[in-house]
Order: sequence, then C-alpha cells, then structure tokens
Amino acid sequence: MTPFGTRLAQAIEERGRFCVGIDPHAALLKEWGLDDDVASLERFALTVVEAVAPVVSVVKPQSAFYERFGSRGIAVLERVIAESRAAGALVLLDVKRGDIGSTSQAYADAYLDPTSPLASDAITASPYLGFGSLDPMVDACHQHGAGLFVLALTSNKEGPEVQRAQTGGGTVAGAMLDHLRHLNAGATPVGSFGAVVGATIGDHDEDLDINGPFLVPGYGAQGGTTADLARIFGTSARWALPSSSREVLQAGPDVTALRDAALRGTSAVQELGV
Ligand SMILES: O=C(O)c1cc(=O)[nH]c(=O)n1[C@@H]1O[C@H](COP(=O)(O)O)[C@@H](O)[C@H]1O
Repeated sequence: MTPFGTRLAQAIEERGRFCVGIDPHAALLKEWGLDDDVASLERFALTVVEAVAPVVSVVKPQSAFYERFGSRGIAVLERVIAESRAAGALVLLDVKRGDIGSTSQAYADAYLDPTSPLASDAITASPYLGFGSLDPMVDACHQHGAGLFVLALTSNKEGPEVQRAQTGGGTVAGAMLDHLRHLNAGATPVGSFGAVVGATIGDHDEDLDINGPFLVPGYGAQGGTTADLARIFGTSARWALPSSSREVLQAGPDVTALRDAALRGTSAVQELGV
C-alpha cells in the first residue's frame, strides 16, 4: 500500500489543502431544520459527504457525534467513511485514541486495518499515555499505508497545562514532535506521521520541521485564520492542513452552498501562497 504521506501529497496536489470536519452537532441539526435523531444524523452527514467529498482532499468525521446515537450512529459513520473514500477524499477519522499498548492494538485493528468496517486513511491519536503506547498504531500505519495525527499543541485553552509543561529538555509537546520527526525521517515527499497543532495557539518556540503533515483545527469557528498558518508554521506551512467543521457546515443544508463553502476554504489557503 502506498504510504499515507504520499497519498496525502497527491490529494493536496489534485484538490488543494483543506479539510472539512463532518461533525453533526445537535445545534447544527436544528439549524438545518432536522430532528436530533439517527435519521437526521444520516441525512446531515451524507449531505455533507455528497457536497464536499468530491472536492476536498480530506474529510474528518468526529466519531463522538455518531457514537452518541449508539450502534445505528456507528453504522452512519461507516457509510460516511466508505462514501467519502469512494468520492476520492481521504478520511481522517477523529477518534483521539490512546491507551496501554495492548488496547492500542485493538484501536489499530478497529480503525487502520483495511478489513475493518471503520477502516480509515488516518486517525487522530493522543500520546499522553506515553508516545510508545501508540506503537501498535504506528506499526499498523507502516503495514497498511495509513496515517496518524498525534496531539501536540491543541486548539483548546486547557491544552497548555499539559502540552507546554517543561520536561527538562523542552516541553511535552516538543518531545512529541521529536518522536514524529524521528518516525518521518527520510520519507518523501512527506512522512505519514502528523501532528495536531491548533490554529488558535499563541506564540511558541517549537521546532515544527518534522517532515510530516499538520492537522490544524481551530480554523474558522474557533477564530483561526490563514494569517495564523503563516504565523505558526513559517517554512513548515506547506504541510499544514487547516480543518474547519462548523464554519463550513453552517452553509448547509443546500449542497451547492456547502460545496462552495468548502471550495472557498481551499482557495483561501491557496491564495496565502505558503
Ligand atoms: O483533533 C482534532 O481534530 C481537534 C484537535 C484540537 O486541538 N482542536 C479541535 O477542535 N479538534 C477537533 O476539530 C473540530 C473543530 O470543529 P470546529 O471548531 O467546528 O471547526 C472538532 O471536531 C474538534 O474535536
């Protein structure tokens, strides 16, 4: 299987650099004139897939919004994943998993093994049980050409308490970035092991030269802008993938309006020229 980093580079080349989060919030279902039930969840999510999966490089369904409807919600998530991939988008499943190694293996089997019903191109992972606890996921990525986006500097205001804590040689986030740099060493055009760095983070002193991609949430509804991409990533901005959920989803339920919102997002990044 072609490595995820190579597949991401190809998708960006063809479709530009923008990720749409498919997050069916209860408030958005209401805004779209839908009920808060599983039929509405399906209608919402598949409308977004129809609108954006044929045009953006990456979609990012956040699992919690599907899980809250139980097994029938998970069945909708399976369709979102399969139909998005069939339409040519890479699927980054936002599950933020992390556990002891033996359980991480089960998460790898659930999300990264191509024979699983929830198999995705990449997932988000939390390294805060120790980066090495993610080893089974890293191995699965090597085996199946999948990708991992590891939380480094998240977009929420509570993140710095843990992520900016000093370890002696630098910050906790810096240690996570070091691990990613090591995993991506020598990969071309870019490695498969990404970092999550929010568009809302303030100034930082981290070395973001990890030869890997960045998922950049916090863009749009949380206040992040294209100017923040240049500010935060500097020369590493080429592989920074801004991700927006609510700002795009608010354009629905009209399919054309949703697609236009996604295309505007892609153009804004392109115009930035970094
Ligand atoms: O991993 C993520 O995607 C993520 C990391 C982070 O630091 N901040 C963050 O907001 N997210 C996710 O990105 C999405 C942000 O949604 P909007 O604020 O509506 O664009 C949600 O699905 C969050 O769970």
